[in-house]
Amino acid sequence: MIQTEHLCRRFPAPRRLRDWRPRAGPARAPITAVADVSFTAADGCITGLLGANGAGKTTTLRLVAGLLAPDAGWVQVDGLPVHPEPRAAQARLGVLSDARGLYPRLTALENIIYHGQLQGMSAEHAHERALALAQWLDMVPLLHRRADGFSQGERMKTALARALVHDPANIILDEPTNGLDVVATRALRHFLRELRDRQGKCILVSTHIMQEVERLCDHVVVVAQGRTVAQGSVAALRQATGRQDFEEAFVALAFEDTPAAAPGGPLDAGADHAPR
Ligand SMILES: Nc1ncnc2c1ncn2[C@@H]1O[C@H](COP(=O)(O)OP(=O)(O)OP(=O)(O)O)[C@@H](O)[C@H]1O
Repeated sequence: MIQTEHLCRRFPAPRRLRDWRPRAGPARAPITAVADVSFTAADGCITGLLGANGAGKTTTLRLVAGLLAPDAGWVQVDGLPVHPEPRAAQARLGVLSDARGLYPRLTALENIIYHGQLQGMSAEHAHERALALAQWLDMVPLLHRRADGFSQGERMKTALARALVHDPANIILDEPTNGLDVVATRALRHFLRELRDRQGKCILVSTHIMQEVERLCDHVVVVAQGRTVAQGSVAALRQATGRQDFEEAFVALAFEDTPAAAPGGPLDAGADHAPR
């Protein structure tokens, strides 16, 4: 289970722009990427972090993964605090980042094993697990090819196998279907549902694609301008906004003052998650 409470993260204004300012001018305000994000992603559930471009999804996932420190608020993974010392929580997390981050000179298998070893696995155990994941992800022919030159779908599968090699209970995926065709997207959805249903994993997916949320997510956390503005199932979001079309419901929640998302309303972002 992943829990976040009142997460906040700012970045300094870009240096080059600051250098252009006249010396006596006012200081440039920092950029607030995440202003106030709170949610719970439960086990055995696919939770979608849904927001427009620049809403703060990637920054939130980086905070959850312990790759960035928050300015305020906290994150816990299976009850373990992520900050200030993330290692114990990270051992329980598999992360598929937007950059995928494969080593191009290594084969797919080497990429996966190397990551397993970084997670404290023996080479033998990581190898065994890589072969099992490759079967499951239908990527056996890729294993001995260098990642250099992989297609988007091949990179995604390799990065996913790498993220899962240590069998983490919690999986976070940043825009996982970016650049995938319809067949690869469907295969990925099927795979994530299996992880949820057969293994009870906690899966947190960031996306701006409505169709993906409707087809995949059990619980949706709507983020706008760095804040959670609503959360609930797709059906609950539709019903509370009175919009049958989910895209319309999202626009109402993210860009309009919707009473349903107001404090105490049925989609109040603070209303349906527990622990403090
Ligand atoms: N390292 C950084 N330095 C400065 N600003 C940043 C940095 N990282 C993110 N931001 C800013 O914070 C805001 C949120 O960015 P973030 O990448 O989290 O959004 P996002 O919801 O993932 O967007 P997208 O869907 O376009 O990828 C943006 O305005 C972005 O420019």
